[in-house]
Order: sequence, then structure tokens, then C-alpha cells
Amino acid sequence: MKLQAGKEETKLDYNQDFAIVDDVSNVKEALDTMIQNNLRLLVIQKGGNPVGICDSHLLLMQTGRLDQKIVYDTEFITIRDHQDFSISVHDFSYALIVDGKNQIIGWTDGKSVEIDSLKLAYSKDMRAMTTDLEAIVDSIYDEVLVVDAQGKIIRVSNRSTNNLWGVNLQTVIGQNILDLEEKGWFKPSVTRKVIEEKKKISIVQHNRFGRKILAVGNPIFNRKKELVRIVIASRDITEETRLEKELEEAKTLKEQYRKEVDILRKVHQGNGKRIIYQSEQMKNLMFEVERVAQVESTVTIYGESGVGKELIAHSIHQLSPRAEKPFIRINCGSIPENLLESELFGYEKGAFTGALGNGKKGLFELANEGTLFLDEIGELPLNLQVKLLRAIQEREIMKIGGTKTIPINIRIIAATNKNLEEMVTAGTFREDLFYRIHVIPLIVPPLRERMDDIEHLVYHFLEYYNDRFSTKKHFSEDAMEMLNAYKWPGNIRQLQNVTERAMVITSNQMITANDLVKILENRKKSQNPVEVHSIIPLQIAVQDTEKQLLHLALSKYNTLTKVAEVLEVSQPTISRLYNKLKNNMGV
Ligand SMILES: Nc1ncnc2c1ncn2[C@@H]1O[C@H](COP(=O)(O)OP(=O)(O)OP(=O)(O)O)[C@@H](O)[C@H]1O
Repeated sequence: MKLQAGKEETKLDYNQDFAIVDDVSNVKEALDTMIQNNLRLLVIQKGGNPVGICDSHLLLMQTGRLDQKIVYDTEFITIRDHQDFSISVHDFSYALIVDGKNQIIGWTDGKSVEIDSLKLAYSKDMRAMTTDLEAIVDSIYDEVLVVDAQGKIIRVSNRSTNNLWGVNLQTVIGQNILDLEEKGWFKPSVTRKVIEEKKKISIVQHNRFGRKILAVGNPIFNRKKELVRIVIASRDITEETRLEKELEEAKTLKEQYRKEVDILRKVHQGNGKRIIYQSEQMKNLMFEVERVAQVESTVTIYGESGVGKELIAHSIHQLSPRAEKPFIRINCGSIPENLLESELFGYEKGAFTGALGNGKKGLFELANEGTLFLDEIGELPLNLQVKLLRAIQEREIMKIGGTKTIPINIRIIAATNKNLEEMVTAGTFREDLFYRIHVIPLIVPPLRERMDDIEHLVYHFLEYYNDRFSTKKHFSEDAMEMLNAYKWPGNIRQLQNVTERAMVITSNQMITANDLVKILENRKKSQNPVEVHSIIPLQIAVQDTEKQLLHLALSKYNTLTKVAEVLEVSQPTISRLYNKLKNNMGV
């Protein structure tokens, strides 16, 4: 904006408190110009000619709207110095007086407002605005401080009484904020950083009461770009941080639950048998299961008998992209050795005496594009371990009696309750097969190491058998305590059997600890019925006991499944035993 001072030499009695400007953008700029220069009139010119007038009267009416654009609607005439004129006659608000060179040298009117009234109105307005601004600042920040370039506190906001620092802030005016940092009132100092870096800084401070404070330091520079002030706005964010953390935790929890529900849903839909778990160990295992399901790598599941290895293997299949394809389980321990090869690989017609007319597909071929579950892999005879390894490695098989190879695309999951590494050392398991299948080992912990699961499993089996037997039985509190305290050597299979037996033998709706004692005691007795009266080789003692047990169980029950159940071993184990005894000694 170009400002020209009024000419002083004139013969007429007219006002000289005016300025000629090219333009002013808003009311505030016009006001500032007039107040700072003590003017009552701004003459706006374009191309050297006056085009509008802004007077103190016009501005006085607009002090409440400082950012508004000025509309110069005041009427004026231009008259030459010495010319005889009368404003009222011409009915104009202003007359601008020009000299012989057409330069404006003064003005006159009948109604102009004194500049002092304008100043007064303006300062009142500014006071109101300051109050508003303070209110705004107070509601956004808990505390606003202004310090000088050395950190001396010059000003504090109104509301800052004794909040963030625990003192009345009015009492710290004049102190150096850096000293207060040294005293440990808060840490770190945003002022120090702004002084060092000369730019706006936001940091999170901790005050001496352990609160978290967001402090924003804004540097103010003078025209020479020197730092003159720092405005520090602070807000207590302890609560927000806590809420944010809680929200974050809730989100993580939600995500975890979503995954668990996902797993459960898929697993449940798959085989109708739900995997029940609550313990951290099982949660971690199930996350692992979900992860490995997505890759093709061979998994070997380790764990004691009855811990749920097969259930886990099935879940991996259900969660994998092969879910729609077959899941074929081979009990490496239950198929007689001489049949295992034909079971695994199949045979062509007429391959051997007794072979089916059209030949037979092996389990490998049946599992094509799906998953092959090699249960009890530790029971696989050494000679078949070689053939299995070849099939896995070469991804093709040849049927017995066949001449051409058949490509197979299967995912292998193995399971065992044996320590395969020890078997490798003992020479009963091939090292090369071990490394081929031990790519991703999963360990299912025994039930005694995840006691948190017991109650959930008990309720699950109760519900299952109540449904099956159309009963409404439940365990008393002391029975539940007993189940929780028991060590479950037979793991979940045993827990399931005990629950079933308790429900069958108890006539009352409530199953008590006494009822359970009978079942668990029975188990103890039946586990120790062997009395040894002379020293005999251990192997013979074991074989004899196995033989007697099997005889007894087979005389009472018709199926190997039932025999396995009452002897509390897996079905593969009992089949293997049966075959061994049948071949060697004739059961
Ligand atoms: N987490 C579980 N939730 C519900 N049922 C389970 C769970 N784990 C195991 N079971 C049940 O316990 C029984 C034994 O499980 P599974 O056959 O999978 O164990 P395993 O480790 O493969 O045993 P084995 O080594 O003797 O073959 C099954 O009836 C199975 O459904």
C-alpha cells in the first residue's frame, strides 16, 4: 500500500489528517493504517485518481468485522483550492481539495468522526477479541506460556492456576523455564529444543506427578529473523494416552478373538469335532496351526497319546487351501507290515494272489491333491521308511505290479508320540526320513501342562454325552475340583472316557467326587494287577503281560476299538500289538 502524506501549505481551512493509498484489503488494515498514522480519512486511488474514501465513521461501524473487505461507498467531490463551495449545497459527504497540479492537499466535510473515538472503539473491540481469544486458547490448551528467547516466563494463560505443574503459574512469571526443568518439574523441555532448533517443536513431557503432557513450542521471530518469544501450549494427555492404549489393547484382543473364532469356525465346520481350548499354550499352538496351514511344508506333530494330534492334523487340513480335497489318514502302526505297501501305493490287477480283480488305488493316490496324514509314523518298519521317503521326495509312486509311475501332489502331515530323534540315534528311524518330515515340528502339550483346558473340555464332553444319552448330568463342585487336580496320564482321551464312564455308572443327575474316585481308583488297580514272583527277562514279562491283557480284553469285547478304549491305548497301538502277537505267538 502506498501512503502519501497530506500537503501542508494551503490557504483554505481544511483537514490534512488523511492519506492516499492504492488500496486496503480489509477493515483491520484500514484501521491499523488510520490509527497508527492518526488519520481520519483514507483516499483510495487508482491510476492516480481518487476512486473512493474510507473514513473513520465508516470504520467505526465496522470494528466488529475486522476481516471484512471494505466497500468504499462514501460520496465525494473534488474541488480546487480557493474555489468557493459548500458541501451541503452539493450534497456530498466529502470534498477533496486539490491544488493547481491536481494533487490532493486536504479535505473537508460536515460529519467526520474524531480519530480518538475510533481508537477507543477499536481498543474496546480488541479487548473483546482478546477475551474471546483467551477463552478459545483456554479451552484448547490446559496451559499457555510465553517465554522470551532465553526462556524467561513473560506471560501465562488465564486458566493456568495450579494444574500441570502443581503451583499457581502466576507465581512463576519472571522465572526461567529452563531452571524449572532442572528442578525436575517436567522433562524434557520443549523451550530448550525450540531455542536449539529454532522451529516449532511438539513433544510429550512427563511432569513430576507422572502425568503425560503434550507441549507444543512455537518460536516467534522479529523482522531480523531473531528469536524473540516462544509460545508454549501444553495439554494433559494422560487420560487420552490411557484410553488410546486401552483402545489399542481392545483392538488387539478383538483381532485375536476374530482369529480364534475363525479357526474354530473352520475347524468346527470341517470334521464336526471341535477343538476345545482355553490355555495360552493351546492358543499359541492354534495360531501356529493357522499359520502352517497356509504353507505346503511337511509338519510333524509330536505329543503323548491322546493329546489331540489327529485333531490338530485335521485342523491344518481344514484351514489349508486343500480343505476341499481329501484328508487321508494312515495308521502306520496298525496296518500289517506285509500289507502296508499295497495299502500305501495300491496294486495293479493280478499283482499277486488274492489281489482284487481290477487292482486297487493306494492311500497315496486317494489323497492326491489333498493331505496325507501319517499317524504313528514312529511305528513304520525300516524297509517301508525307504519307500515312503522315496514317494515323498519324488512326488510319484508306482503301484505294486505296475510299470509306470503316477505323479502325486499331496501335503504330508505326520504324527508320533515317540521321540524320533532318539529313534534315529538308536537306528530304528531313518535319519533321511526324519529330516524330510521334521520340517515344521508342532508340539501338543500334555493335558497336565495346560490345566486351564480341563474345565472347558469337561463341559464340552458333558454336553456331548448328555446330548447323546438324553440326560442332564453334571459334576458337583468337589468332582470338578478332583478332575482339575488329576494329572491325566492318558490326556484328553482319558478325560473323555472318564467323563463318559462317570455319566454311565452314576444314576443321579449329579456326579460327585465319590463317583469319580471309584473310576479313577479302578484305573489305578487295573494298572497294577501284575505280580512278579521270580526274576525273568523283562522282554518276556512285558510280552506275557501284553498277551494276557489282550486275551482278557478280547474275550470281553468284540472290537479292537473297544479293546483299545478299555486298555487306554490308541487304536493303532492295539492293532500293532494284535498283529505282533498273532504273527509271533498266536493270540
Ligand atoms: N482339544 C480337544 N478338544 C476336544 N476334543 C479333543 C481335544 N483333543 C483331543 N480330543 C479328543 O480326544 C481324543 C484323542 O484325540 P486324538 O486322537 O486326536 O489324539 P492323538 O494325540 O492323535 O492320540 P494318539 O497318539 O493316541 O493317536 C479324540 O476323541 C479327540 O476328539
